[in-house]
Amino acid sequence: MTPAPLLTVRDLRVVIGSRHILHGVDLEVAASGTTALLGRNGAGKTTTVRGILGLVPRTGSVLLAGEETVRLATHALVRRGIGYAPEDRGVFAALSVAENLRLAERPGAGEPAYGLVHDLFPELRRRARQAAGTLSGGQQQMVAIARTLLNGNRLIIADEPTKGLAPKVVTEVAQVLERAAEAVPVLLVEQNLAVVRRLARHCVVLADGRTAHRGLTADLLADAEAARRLLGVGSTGHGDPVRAPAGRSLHLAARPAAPLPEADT
Ligand SMILES: Nc1ncnc2c1ncn2[C@@H]1O[C@H](COP(=O)(O)OP(=O)(O)OP(=O)(O)O)[C@@H](O)[C@H]1O
Repeated sequence: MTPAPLLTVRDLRVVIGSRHILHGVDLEVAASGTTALLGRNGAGKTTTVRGILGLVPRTGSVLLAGEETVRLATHALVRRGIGYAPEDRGVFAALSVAENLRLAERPGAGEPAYGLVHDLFPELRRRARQAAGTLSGGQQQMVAIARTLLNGNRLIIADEPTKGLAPKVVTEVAQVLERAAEAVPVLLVEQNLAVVRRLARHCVVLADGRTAHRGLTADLLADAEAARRLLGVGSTGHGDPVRAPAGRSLHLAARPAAPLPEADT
């Protein structure tokens, strides 16, 4: 029997000012592993994440492990165990790596999971005293993900963690995310389909502020017509960087220097 989803979103709507941005998003985040949230630029992925987190006014239903959270404030959601690695990483440049991690400690959430974090990110232990602003983009991303793992969160939401990173670093971050998802389910907003293919068993595709597709990632990427229509890619072959003519679509940017490890399944 398939386990119940960890997160179930129904008819999520967001209006900012007079602008209707989400018109009814439905999605589930699986109780284990990674679920990808996909869609062309401007489809509403970040707004969906911000809606789930209560960072924008929203209506609809957001069930976390069966509990309705749509009327909760962000701080209450965080206390219920949602960790967020935002698109801009949210790292404090002037503070050390250790201080950045310490800021994420949550009183009352039990002992911070430094063992898990240092096991996943030995580099962060070595660089504990280094100012976070002097880290590479990939290392800063590791700090952002590490912070979500410290507090025994039930769900991690990572918004475009590989954006702007060099191919080799994309591979490193993908491996880190893969290990993180062994500990905690991940909702991953990601443009890099090689990463999505590798990490996410399930995916949800948004278009124009609505859910346009839900299903197995492998099925979507195997269907060239659906991938073109929903994601704007001309091919979903491994490492094939075909962009739609408009240049506003998802891309298969990971032609990693070292190939992403093959999936087990
Ligand atoms: N605060 C805001 N005020 C007005 N419009 C907004 C606001 N935030 C987002 N939008 C608009 O809503 C739409 C969806 O934006 P969103 O950032 O959620 O898309 P996205 O799928 O994450 O895109 P990208 O892949 O480019 O990050 C876009 O047209 C964007 O310009």
